[in-house]
Amino acid sequence: MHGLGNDFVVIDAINQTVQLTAEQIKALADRHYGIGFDQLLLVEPARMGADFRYVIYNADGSEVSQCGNGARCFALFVTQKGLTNKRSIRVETDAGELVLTVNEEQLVTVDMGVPKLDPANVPLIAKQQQLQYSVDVLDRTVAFSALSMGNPHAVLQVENVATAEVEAVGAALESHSLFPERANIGFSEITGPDSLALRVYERGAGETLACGSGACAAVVAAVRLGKVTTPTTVALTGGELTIDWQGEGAPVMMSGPATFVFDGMIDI
Ligand SMILES: N[C@H](CCC[C@H](N)C(=O)O)C(=O)O
Repeated sequence: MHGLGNDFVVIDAINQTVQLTAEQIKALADRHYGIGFDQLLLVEPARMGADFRYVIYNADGSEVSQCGNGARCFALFVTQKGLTNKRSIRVETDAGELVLTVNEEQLVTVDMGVPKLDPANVPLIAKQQQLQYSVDVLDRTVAFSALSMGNPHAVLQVENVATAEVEAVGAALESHSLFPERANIGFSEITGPDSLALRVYERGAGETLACGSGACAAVVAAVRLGKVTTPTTVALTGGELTIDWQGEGAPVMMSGPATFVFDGMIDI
């Protein structure tokens, strides 16, 4: 499945037992010797009263607590595979509960939860709460906003996403000591009063064609900087998302497509 080109393997772990090691996940993620994906998603039975548990692994085998594009695909998967007949689906993750609403034409809206502006897993922010921070990386000082959508994000404002040094700066910042659990690095270009363009170097996956939680983080950063109003259209390489946020304390709502590509079996 994919969400704007951010691609996933989604596995039903309700009707079968699925236990994968990080090495097995990395091998499956390989686009030449494996299946190939940005993230692997498991549909598991809920443990705390939601409809399902949503488990996410990056291509490098690391387990994480949020994936926005994956949440839309998760919703389409469980409805089309008959695992639920609900249109509004509650899923639990290690970072909290998401509500996935399947609209018409495979358009899904996700309540991504309230952005955390002082995430404990990013000590730099937990005590400072600035609109922007700066850090020396490669041969320059860069300014960035930082927050958590259930996963850590740093968002840089750039003049032109097409020429932004996503690979070099993204890789350097993703594993910078400022981010003990690493981070997703967004490069955001304001393109209008309610629109921005975005590329994301994702933690554990590298640059992807789209990043749902990254789009949410970029809009929160841009709203806090007074650069856009919401709802905001976010143009990613793989397509557009609509992000709505009513300000601090409010959840971020993300709407966009989800697409089946093929069904298969995995022998591991
Ligand atoms: N790479 C992210 C997980 C996937 C996020 C992205 N695919 C999305 O749509 O939100 C992380 O390590 O936090």
